[in-house]
Amino acid sequence: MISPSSHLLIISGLESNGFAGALKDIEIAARFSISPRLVVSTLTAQTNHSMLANEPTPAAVVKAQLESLQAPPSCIKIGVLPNSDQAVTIAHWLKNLGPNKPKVVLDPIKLSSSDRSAFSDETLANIILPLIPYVDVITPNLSEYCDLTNTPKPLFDHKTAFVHFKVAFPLFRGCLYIKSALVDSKNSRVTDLLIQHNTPTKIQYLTQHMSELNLRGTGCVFSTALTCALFQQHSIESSAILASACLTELRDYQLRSTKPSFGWPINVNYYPTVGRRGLPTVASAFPRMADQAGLYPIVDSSTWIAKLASWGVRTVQLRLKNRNATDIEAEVIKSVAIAKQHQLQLFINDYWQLAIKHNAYGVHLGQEDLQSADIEKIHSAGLRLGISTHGDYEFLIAKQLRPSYYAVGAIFPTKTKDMSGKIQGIEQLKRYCFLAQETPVVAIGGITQQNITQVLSAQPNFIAMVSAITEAKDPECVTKELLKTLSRG
Ligand SMILES: Cc1ncc(COP(=O)(O)OP(=O)(O)O)c(N)n1
Ligand SMILES: Cc1ncsc1CCOP(=O)(O)O
Repeated sequence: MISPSSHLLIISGLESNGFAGALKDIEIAARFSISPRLVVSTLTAQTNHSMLANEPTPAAVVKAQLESLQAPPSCIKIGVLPNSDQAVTIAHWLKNLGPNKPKVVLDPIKLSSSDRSAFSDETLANIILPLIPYVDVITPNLSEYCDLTNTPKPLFDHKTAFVHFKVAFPLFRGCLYIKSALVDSKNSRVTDLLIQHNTPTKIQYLTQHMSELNLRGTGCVFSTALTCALFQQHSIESSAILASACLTELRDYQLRSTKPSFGWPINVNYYPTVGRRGLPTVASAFPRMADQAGLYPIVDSSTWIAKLASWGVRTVQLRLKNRNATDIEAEVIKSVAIAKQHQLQLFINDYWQLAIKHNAYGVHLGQEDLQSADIEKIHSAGLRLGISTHGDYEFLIAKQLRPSYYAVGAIFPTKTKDMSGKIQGIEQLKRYCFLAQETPVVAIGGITQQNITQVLSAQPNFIAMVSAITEAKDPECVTKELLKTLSRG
């Protein structure tokens, strides 16, 4: 996914112990096997209780450091900036990169976590102003947000929060991520808000570490982890989720004085809860599937379903595209009849009303369908529900509906559907298989007889396939070989 020549740049202050600043940033990046480039903005000496020294790098030296880079980075995390001269220098350099502008994450830091002394005499707003047009994500905590926007605490409605920010910084075009925007001390819950530029979506993260809110370096960990996730080409929502999970895991490990393992967390308890406007709720989990593993062909006719049943397939999906309503209902009726006769687990893609009406085994829905479908109706009709996911944000949304399975894709590039920017790969699939716990995972997208062993190494429950079966020279032979491969586990 990442081009071998692309790299990640950290612009940050040095702090000798590595509790925060550049050393912490490098430690976090190393967790994801990323070796960042580094531009040092200030030399500091800090104990847990006081800042002993803070010597800003001259802007000319910052410029020289930037110009010494052998290639422009694809992502930058900017931490402490001790003055606006440096910001002007960095902004100028970014402008000169032209269309190759990297993704920029700006963590606006006002106070040192050692003794809460300021890194600069200038206002934070004044320092960051020159960089604002280049920023993709800005990650203030609530106090930094209030300082930047000149608004009192508490706010908080996300639209107002975004409007205030735009008033303070009219050239801002990125996403605003406000850490600890809402703190519910009674229930030990903290909510961060991710507010996107033109669609103000609200995402809520609930964490449980109220007593640990003042740990040092947490802002650095969050913004660096977020930058690493963007560098790996996760979406902004998924990157925020991954960074939040990474921070929660680290806090937990700090309490036990142990180091977390490499990569993104695999323990689902470290992941936040995500709130999306209009997301339905269900009173209980969707029914489990009787067969919890195997081959899962996806086809576009009842004729295919009859063939697959006769070859020994147990789970199948009817996925109809561009057909008229009469045709669709007729195909659903025929497919359900075949499925009943052969005791197939038949999922109907998209057409959930027809699936209920004709009593299919289950329904498969994409993320967009979740907004329009009547999830409660599918649930009370007793149908199974499978949900598509393409990344952490969609996975956590699906998790809240407690489906019968999660589909994870595309594992590899595929010609069947445009999945550009959504390729998950084997490592992500492996992680989702951990996060799914008892719920089955369906791997889909670009899976063939040639790469199935690789996919099975991640231990998904089902292997979904379209073209490897429907476009095979001998679909019967391929299907039977696949069934054999899967029965060997
Ligand atoms: C098992 C499985 N996984 C993913 C999909 C894709 O569903 P969706 O996101 O609804 O996209 P379309 O199939 O409608 O193109 C699927 N059908 N089955
Ligand atoms: C429908 C769908 N959803 C994610 S990838 C995909 C296409 C899978 O098709 P193929 O098995 O031919 O790659």
